[in-house]
Amino acid sequence: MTNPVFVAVDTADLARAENLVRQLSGLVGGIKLGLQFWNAHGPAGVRQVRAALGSERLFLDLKLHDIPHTVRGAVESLAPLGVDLLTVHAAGGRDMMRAAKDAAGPDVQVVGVTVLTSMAEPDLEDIGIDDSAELQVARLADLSRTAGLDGIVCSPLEVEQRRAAWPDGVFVVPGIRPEGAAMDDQKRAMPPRAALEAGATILVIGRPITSAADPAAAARAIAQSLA
Ligand SMILES: O=c1ccn([C@@H]2O[C@H](COP(=O)(O)O)[C@@H](O)[C@H]2O)c(=O)[nH]1
Repeated sequence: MTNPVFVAVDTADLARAENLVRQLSGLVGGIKLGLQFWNAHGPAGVRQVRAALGSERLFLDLKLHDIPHTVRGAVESLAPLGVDLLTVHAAGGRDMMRAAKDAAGPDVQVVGVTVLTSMAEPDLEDIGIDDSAELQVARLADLSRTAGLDGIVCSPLEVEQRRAAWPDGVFVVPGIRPEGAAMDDQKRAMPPRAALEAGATILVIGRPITSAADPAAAARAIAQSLA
């Protein structure tokens, strides 16, 4: 089995990011860089992390969300970085997602963020959505699929049903918490094995690994729980 664990390296400290990447080399399937790292170090930082990678895949999680023309240009600007996976917000709509995938080409997987795993139903109500998270994820997953994306980002609670509706989709699943781990700001979460069994393609795990006293040991324990 390909290692499904992508570690979220959320830091503004470039040396720490490189150090984590080296410590975790061979223990995870991919490295995810997000907004904190990007805003601090941009393309040069991504290139530096890339140079520290072994066989791990690189996921740049910028959650693009703008008009189609702007998102197309943003994705074109990312092409020289050679990342394997990118995110856009599915709520940006069909035309925006089509533009993103068209600009990314076949070698870069583009996935649509549905409902953030930090949100539960009351948070959806706050932004005018009276449907359940499950229903809103289903709606945005269908939109992502018909717009030509490769898959979606959703919580482990929705992945089983979404996988049934999109068997060859890429399901990127954050909100992963080993038994007993702190939830932090995650509201729709599950342990790694349960999420994988439910149909996740990629398990995004940040703090349970990166904040551990020994990140490599934490990653090894998670890998063992999946074996
Ligand atoms: O719905 C979403 C989309 C993205 N994320 C990102 O995943 C990681 C999770 O980190 P943890 O430390 O394991 O909570 C983080 O980079 C988020 O930006 C998400 O959590 N939920």
